[in-house]
Amino acid sequence: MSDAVTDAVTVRVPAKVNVQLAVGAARPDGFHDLANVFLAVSLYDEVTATPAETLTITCEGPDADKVPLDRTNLAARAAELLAARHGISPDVHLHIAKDIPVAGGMAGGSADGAGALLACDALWGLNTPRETLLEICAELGSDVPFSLVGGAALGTGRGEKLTGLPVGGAFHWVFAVADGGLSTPAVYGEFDRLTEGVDVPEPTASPVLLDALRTGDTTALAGALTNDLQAAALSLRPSLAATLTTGTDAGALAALVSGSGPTTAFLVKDAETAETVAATLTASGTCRTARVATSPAPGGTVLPSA
Ligand SMILES: C[C@](O)(CO)[C@H](O)COP(=O)(O)OP(=O)(O)OC[C@H]1O[C@@H](n2ccc(N)nc2=O)[C@H](O)[C@@H]1O
Ligand SMILES: Nc1ncnc2c1ncn2[C@@H]1O[C@H](COP(=O)(O)OP(=O)(O)OP(=O)(O)O)[C@@H](O)[C@H]1O
Repeated sequence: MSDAVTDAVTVRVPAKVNVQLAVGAARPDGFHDLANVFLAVSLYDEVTATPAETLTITCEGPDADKVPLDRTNLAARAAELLAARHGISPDVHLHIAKDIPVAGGMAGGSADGAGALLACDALWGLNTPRETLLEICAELGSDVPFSLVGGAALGTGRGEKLTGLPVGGAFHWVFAVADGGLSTPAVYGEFDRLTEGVDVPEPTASPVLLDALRTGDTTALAGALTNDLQAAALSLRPSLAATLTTGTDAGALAALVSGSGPTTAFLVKDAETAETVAATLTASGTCRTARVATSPAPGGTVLPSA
């Protein structure tokens, strides 16, 4: 038995793709009701919490210069909210090893919020009930609860109310990372502009899509992928149309904008096709880089200490 005091906790957290994103009309609070079918994918950030005299954030990775290191960082906000619940001071150093594209529609900031929450909870020995952690996640942002739970889930309300979904097999993806990000509120704003005067139906999950997930049927899932924010993202970033066409011409079964974009997602039949499609996308110049991933992926996980 060891008496070692925990002096660092690292949590791994996944990115997400929305395999269905059905968006309702704007609510009085400015949010939109959703039927949001989340699927966690195997691109991960790692958040490491270590004791410190005050709350500090550092970040490494190719997009690190685009990540705020002040209290607006979702990881910092997570530490503050958790500490406030327990009446303690949020003195911690949070280091983010960032691999999820920033402002790409893959919930990278949300992943870091969920990761920091789990890492601080373990570092501070709080054993906060799961339900309370999920409440804090929802306070941090609509996508954050899903970053904590991972796998696949239907998000209703503004996306924060989750129901876990069964997934019957692995799916293979390619993600084309665009130059520059898109602001999530701007994309929802463009959705409102494009649907002005239109009777926007109540968002509902597609039974065909849920069945494709449950049975692990890639071809059926490819036929059922939809994103109601896609037209808005394309309106703000018309060049994404060429990226989508390049991926499908290269052999992807289906292509769509990931969440609010500008990352585009390509569902492919196997790992070999994923490599071919990724190479074609990268060579085409229609994106900054392409990443290969599989789903489902686990939610936030405390890694064994080294
Ligand atoms: C596009 C998605 O990534 C799909 O999963 C999410 O809906 C966005 O989730 P998120 O980034 O966690 O968003 P939040 O931080 O909760 O909200 C940012 C802004 O996005 C818009 N927003 C977000 C979620 C939602 N259901 N309706 C909205 O209209 C609002 O303008 C809000 O002020
Ligand atoms: N830990 C973080 N990592 C990245 N961005 C962060 C973080 N905390 C706050 N932000 C801010 O949030 C903005 C959106 O970043 P993020 O990577 O979460 O976007 P996203 O993947 O499009 O999110 P979503 O898919 O949830 O809409 C960034 O431009 C940045 O200013």
